Amino acid sequence: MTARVIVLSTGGTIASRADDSGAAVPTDTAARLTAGLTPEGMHVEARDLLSTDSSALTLADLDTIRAGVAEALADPAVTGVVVTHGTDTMEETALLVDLGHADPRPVVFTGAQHRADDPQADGPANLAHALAVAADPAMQGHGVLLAFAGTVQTVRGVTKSSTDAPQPFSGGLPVPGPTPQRMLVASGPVAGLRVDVVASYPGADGTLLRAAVAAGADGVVLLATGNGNTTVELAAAVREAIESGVTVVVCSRVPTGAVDALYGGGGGALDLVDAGAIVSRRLRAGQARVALLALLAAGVGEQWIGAYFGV
Ligand SMILES: NC(=O)C[C@H](N)C(=O)O
Repeated sequence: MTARVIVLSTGGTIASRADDSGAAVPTDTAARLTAGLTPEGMHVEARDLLSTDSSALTLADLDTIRAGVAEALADPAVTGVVVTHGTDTMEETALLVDLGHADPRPVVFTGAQHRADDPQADGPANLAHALAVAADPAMQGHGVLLAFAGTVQTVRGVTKSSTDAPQPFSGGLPVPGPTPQRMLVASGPVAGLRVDVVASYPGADGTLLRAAVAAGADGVVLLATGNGNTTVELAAAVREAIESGVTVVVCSRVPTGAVDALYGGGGGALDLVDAGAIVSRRLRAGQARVALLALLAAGVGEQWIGAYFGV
């Protein structure tokens, strides 16, 4: 049977070429990206969703991508979906799609580290691989996948951890591998909600967190140091924010490792938990923000939010 794969193009380096000033700008359409890449026994349909560098995506754009995937999968004859996307925020969009993806068919994100007009262009090889993954029955049931530089990984926990390595992503589970435990969050659009990220560092006070609350934040992700710790001053602002009804999720700025609340002293993670903050055990700030947006959009209570971030 002919596999039927839909490619949704959103922009990013994979679709970029140098403009007159030498700056990389997304220009290539889905049809141009897929030209000449269709393997025998596969039907590829190219659709243009967006043409944006992923650093410039809005929450409405993320909703558009999620809706584009759902529309593609509404056709039962479709075998799988590939999303071409910039690498800067691929971990965010891919997680948002994954949170609502109950269908076993593969949705595969890919991109490139080098522009389409670069002699080292890696986009065509990454896209060819992603097409094969999307058509492969063995790739079903793992949620949204990220195919890059010849490897496939699950999406939860992924961060872009290198700006220039051929494989910029780490933190997911390798596929094939044990089927991951996934927590689905069925939510409506996330556009219209506001979740800000506020960083902690030596000498940080509560000014920026209070500004986020004044701007109408529904939630705040605190990018904390170490095991989720901050300064006494910022911890006081966290307590105020929570008392005013804002959900605060604490992440670590340390790239890897589980985050466990161990420290006190007024600004330690134990103090933040005492104030009502939720510690994100595994997800780093970018994905924690998207998960919090989806959880808030789904209207689930604090207990659910705590359960989501506790694993
Ligand atoms: N490699 C890339 O795709 C980076 C680009 N700035 C983007 O995220 O759209």
